[in-house]
Amino acid sequence: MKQNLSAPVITIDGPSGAGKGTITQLVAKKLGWTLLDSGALYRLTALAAETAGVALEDEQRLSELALSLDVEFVPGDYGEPVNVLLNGNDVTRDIRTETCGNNASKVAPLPSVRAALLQRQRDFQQFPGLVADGRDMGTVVFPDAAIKVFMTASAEERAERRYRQLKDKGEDVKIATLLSEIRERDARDTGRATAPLKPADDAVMLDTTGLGIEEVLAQVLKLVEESIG
Ligand SMILES: Nc1ncnc2c1ncn2[C@@H]1O[C@H](COP(=O)(O)OP(=O)(O)O)[C@@H](O)[C@H]1O
Ligand SMILES: Nc1ccn([C@@H]2O[C@H](COP(=O)(O)OP(=O)(O)O)[C@@H](O)[C@H]2O)c(=O)n1
Repeated sequence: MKQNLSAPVITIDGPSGAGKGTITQLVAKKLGWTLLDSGALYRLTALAAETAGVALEDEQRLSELALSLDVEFVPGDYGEPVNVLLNGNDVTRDIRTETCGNNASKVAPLPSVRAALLQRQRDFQQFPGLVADGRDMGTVVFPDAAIKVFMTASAEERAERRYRQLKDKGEDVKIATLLSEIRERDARDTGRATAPLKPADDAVMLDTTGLGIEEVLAQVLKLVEESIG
């Protein structure tokens, strides 16, 4: 019998606002597994570029930045999200703005930026297991993952979720603007040539429109139970 010597991986891919980050954190906590927020690496690359005055089209310098990112993910206290340090500075809030997310989706199509971040992401695969969220976790980064979820929701519901999330953080945002940004980001993420946003052939589709966080969590944990036990 073939023995699998690598730690199991659950991938959660999907568009912005589908609930990937929320569910990934809850599943990782429930299982006691490591978490990879791959989008944070693209956001950090965009932020590092802004700080260094590097243009978002300068593939050569962006890939050098991506390769040499000095990043630390510091797990928060019980139930708190991970804090992110870039060059020793706490950038947890800075990388979560809509501007940073949009800039991240502009550096993400560049093949050498993606190549520069690949091994860094694969290094997160550790025992007892990994829950990884992003756009290409199941298709490119962890093609052998034990469970692959492709999480979606209507663009209107995702914009509404994002609106509430940003309002809670005190950001002044308009729902119509968020909806058009989400649509633009969806188009950039699905339309790019390298590692586009799409479900892996063996992914389970999970449409979360109209579902609450607890309902989505229960569905993912059911998949885990059925597949890993
Ligand atoms: N199923 C859900 N129902 C309602 N709100 C949700 C659901 N899943 C996530 N949210 C909320 O939507 C916002 C965006 O979720 P997030 O996990 O950041 O999405 P993603 O990582 O896919 O961009 C968060 O404020 C989160 O609490
Ligand atoms: N694995 C990944 C993760 C993110 N990204 C890019 O990075 C951007 C920000 O990702 P994110 O997951 O933090 O964004 P949200 O879904 O939280 O809005 C996305 O719009 C993608 O363009 C990617 O290309 N591949």
